[in-house]
Amino acid sequence: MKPAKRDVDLIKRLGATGLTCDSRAVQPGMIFAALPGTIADGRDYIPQAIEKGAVAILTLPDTETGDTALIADENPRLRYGQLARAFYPKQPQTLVAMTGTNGKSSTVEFLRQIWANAGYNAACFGTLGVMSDKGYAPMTHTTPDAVALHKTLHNLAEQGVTHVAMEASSHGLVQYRLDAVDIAASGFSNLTQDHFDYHTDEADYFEAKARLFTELTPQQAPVVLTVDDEYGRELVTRAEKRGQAVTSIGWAGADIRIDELMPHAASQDMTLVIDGKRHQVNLPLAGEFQSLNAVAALGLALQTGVSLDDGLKGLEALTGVAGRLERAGQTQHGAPVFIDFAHTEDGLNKLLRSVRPHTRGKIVIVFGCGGDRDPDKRPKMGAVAAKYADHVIVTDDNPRTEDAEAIRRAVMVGCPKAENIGDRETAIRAGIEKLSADDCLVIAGKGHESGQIIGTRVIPFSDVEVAREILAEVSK
Ligand SMILES: CC(=O)N[C@H]1[C@@H](OP(=O)(O)OP(=O)(O)OC[C@H]2O[C@@H](n3ccc(=O)[nH]c3=O)[C@H](O)[C@@H]2O)O[C@H](CO)[C@@H](O)[C@@H]1O[C@H](C)C(=O)N[C@@H](C)C(=O)N[C@H](CCC(=O)O)C(=O)O
Ligand SMILES: Nc1ncnc2c1ncn2[C@@H]1O[C@H](COP(=O)(O)OP(=O)(O)OP(=O)(O)O)[C@@H](O)[C@H]1O
Ligand SMILES: N[C@H](CCC[C@H](N)C(=O)O)C(=O)O
Ligand SMILES: [Mg+2]
Repeated sequence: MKPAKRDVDLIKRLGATGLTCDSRAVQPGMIFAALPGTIADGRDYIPQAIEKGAVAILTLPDTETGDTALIADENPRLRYGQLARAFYPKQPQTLVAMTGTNGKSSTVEFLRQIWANAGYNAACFGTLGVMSDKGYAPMTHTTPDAVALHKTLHNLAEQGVTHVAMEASSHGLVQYRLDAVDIAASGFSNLTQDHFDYHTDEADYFEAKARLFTELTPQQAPVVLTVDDEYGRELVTRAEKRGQAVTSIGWAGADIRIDELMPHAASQDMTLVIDGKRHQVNLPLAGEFQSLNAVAALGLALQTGVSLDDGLKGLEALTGVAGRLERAGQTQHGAPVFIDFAHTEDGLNKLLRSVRPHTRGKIVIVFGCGGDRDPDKRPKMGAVAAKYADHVIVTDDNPRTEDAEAIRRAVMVGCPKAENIGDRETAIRAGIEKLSADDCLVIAGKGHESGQIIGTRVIPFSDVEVAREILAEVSK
């Protein structure tokens, strides 16, 4: 698909130099998209954008824009994405989009590694930023705003990248951030509770994710679906109805099935049944959830030009993703400290159950819940921590504009016996001090993050660095 001719012509006619939906970023010659939002209404900023030199305003019909050209559209967010594509028309030829509640960042990074191993010039982007063989660049969103998204794809294509895997968040899908990309294949991991601050309920959240498959992925493009939950199975039904090629994967997968996992200290032997044939793979990563993500990446790789042989070799060469069951170090008695990004009930459940087979002693967990995010998941995360860990320390994780103490109390409804230590560094220290030789500490919720968001300020904070400093200190 090329950018729509009407949009290319429109940009030419206006002599427009750029596009933004933030009046504060308008520069002379740009088109300002005035979008009604969740907190503000972009239409209130039209005068400000015109004053700064906007040449046209994209917004709903019948909006007053004075002498400035009006690009009227019943769905201005969708048109914003289409115009962004017209400004940044290039796109790597093979683009894969991955959705699901948990596992997106891990899967796109694993897929990038498998492609690179098979000799493709590959990249991926999402929560962790953009990763290509040229290195790393940060990004603000899991699925960036349409302009940032198309600019990223355009630049990657210019760099010679042919294969890109990206994360599709439910916010991104609802807000049409990725409607103007050409998808070659798409994938689904799972759907469990998250973001109920934004979506009305689980059905609404699912429909947001389902858009990727039923509206954005072309009918002739394959889909790779994990069928271990009812949502994955529902997507299979919908895809088959559209006549799409489905690769069904997971413990219950029909095309790639995980038959058995044998955990070792820092790796696992996977027995996979692929199209009816058994294969043994030594995955150099620990944790059941990592094997599910590795299999999703394999399924997508096989649908985008990688041979089975190269795909399996790629799995055996995978390196872990920052902040996903990352080993920060160990105490002088050998008790490991892991950093993980689990920030949902299911994520914590999978994380703690992944660590259990590797731990002879007790599991200590330090975690919290983010402010200005789904409050309903707090006691549920508390309960799952109390169920699967032996000692729970509840601490702060990006309280944002909420009262941090109140968030911790809400978590502790699910784990009343937990220790309550607001300051994250103090909590991590307390966790490390609890460890005996056969124990393990899991610090969850922040993963790769480099800051603690308090109010609207970001205070530098890295779980990995703090844990390493304390480990070095206590082993002196
Ligand atoms: C809830 C949400 O997704 N909000 C995103 C959305 O904002 P919005 O349209 O609702 O913005 P708003 O603040 O109500 O303002 C409306 C419009 O007025 C404009 N405005 C506002 C003020 C001003 O002075 N001038 C101006 O023009 C804004 O730019 C916006 O276009 O569109 C904005 C522009 O693209 C995003 O920056 C913003 O992300 C906010 C900051 C955010 O925190 N989003 C998170 C929740 C998010 O998107 N997360 C997902 C992943 C989550 C996950 O899977 O775990 C992600 O993909 O990152
Ligand atoms: N397949 C999975 N099933 C359940 N939990 C998982 C799975 N994969 C990862 N997790 C848990 O979720 C955490 C986040 O993983 P990852 O960053 O890959 O997910 P994500 O979908 O990108 O998250 P986000 O929505 O924040 O972008 C991991 O640290 C782990 O605890
Ligand atoms: N993408 C997720 C990440 C949550 C990470 C956790 N540290 C938090 O701040 O809640 C979100 O924005 O909801
Ligand atoms: Mg992510």
